[in-house]
Amino acid sequence: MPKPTSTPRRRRPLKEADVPGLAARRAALRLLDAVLRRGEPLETALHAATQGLTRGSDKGLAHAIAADVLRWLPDLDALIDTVTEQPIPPDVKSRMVLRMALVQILLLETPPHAAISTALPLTEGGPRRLVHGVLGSLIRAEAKLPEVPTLPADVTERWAGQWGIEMVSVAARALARRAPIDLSFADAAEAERITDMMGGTSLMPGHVRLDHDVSVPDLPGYTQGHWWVQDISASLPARLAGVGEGRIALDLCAAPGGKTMQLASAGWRVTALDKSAKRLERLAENLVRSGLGTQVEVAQGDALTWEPAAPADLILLDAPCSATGIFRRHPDVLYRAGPRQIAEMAELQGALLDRAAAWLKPGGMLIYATCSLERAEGEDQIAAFLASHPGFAVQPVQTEELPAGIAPTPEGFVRTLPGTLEELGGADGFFVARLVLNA
Ligand SMILES: C[S@@+](CC[C@H](N)C(=O)[O-])C[C@H]1O[C@@H](n2cnc3c(N)ncnc32)[C@H](O)[C@@H]1O
Repeated sequence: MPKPTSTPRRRRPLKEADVPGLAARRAALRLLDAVLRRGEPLETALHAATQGLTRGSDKGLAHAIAADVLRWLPDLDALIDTVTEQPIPPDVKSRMVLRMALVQILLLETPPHAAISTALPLTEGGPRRLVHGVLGSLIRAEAKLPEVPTLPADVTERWAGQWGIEMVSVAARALARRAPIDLSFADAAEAERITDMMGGTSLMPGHVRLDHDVSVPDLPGYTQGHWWVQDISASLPARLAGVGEGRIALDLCAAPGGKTMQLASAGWRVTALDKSAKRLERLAENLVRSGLGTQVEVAQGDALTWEPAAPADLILLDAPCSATGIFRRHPDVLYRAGPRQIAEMAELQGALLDRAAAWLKPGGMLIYATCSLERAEGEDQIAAFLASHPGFAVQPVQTEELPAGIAPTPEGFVRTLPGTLEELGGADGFFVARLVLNA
């Protein structure tokens, strides 16, 4: 009798769900592609890249992998290059997969087998053996990252040229640390009352600084809208406006509304303008949460074409910019903001300043701010504005108006750099100028 032949069982192809954690890594790969290839901001790309991830922890992991790759990219590449005979081209998927796996092993405490098993499927027909070999060699050699990351060469050159090479070392140190969380309070007395309860420190009235790992929605006062998250540097432009006493302020680039809320809580009657309907939705939510909406009129429009109903006592122009000052929290700016983007932003800022200049009452105040570490978007911008608008003068910022550890520049501006308040956790890079229109 012939033996029954057993039909060979065909292996089911592995699905995404069969490899635990693969979907999160694939999302991280999409995020990095969005930032490095398409020039999108990491936060903007997050929603689309993590669609389909149901667990918050997977979204968090995808974001953490992508952000750490951006923080350490030159150092990750240097490690990879130590164990390959032929350099892997900079923009191929296998290099990105290697960077991601190394970040997990060296920084995020992912067990090497988990980092490798989720890396290999991502190569998709690419050089799996090469990826496996590079990771194996680096693990055996107990490869390590330096204590302080290396900034991209073009950023190093640009910042060293403007601020000196020491600034670049300090910026690199800042990139290695997690930035603290700063809160701005509508009511300074409330900040004083709950600083200790929150386990924070206060660097100015109405300010509380907390560790980077607190859960913001769980903090006291979140649902009541007593405060909002705002880096100490970002809180300075509106502070320099002083109390409003019912006077009229135009906040020309207002969303998501951190500075609008500061102005409203200081007694200004604010018109908050922004071009972006989506960002204005967040501003509206913030106004509801803080209960400050009654002092604010919200308008959607482009400040290059929009016109105010009446001249203002104060104009705050927190202008769109390269955002290089917020590289600690948003390391994608190190790769997205180059000379072209900076020049385009500087042109837009100049045009916005020109518009704003025509809307002030005589004696009115114009506060210009950018979260940029580029002089073209700060000092140079204001020098050009003053040269072409002789009716304006600098109203110098005084030391007493700033937190201890931040001093005005000799010109009377505020310029925060990566070394600002370093021993207290640092501060975002910002430029602020306060100008007055002669009466
Ligand atoms: C630096 S952000 C403002 C942050 C805001 N002031 C805060 O404190 O929350 C710059 C804003 O400018 C807006 N913007 C860019 N170009 C604009 C324009 N031409 N007119 C009005 N708003 C503009 C952007 O939509 C963005 O919300």
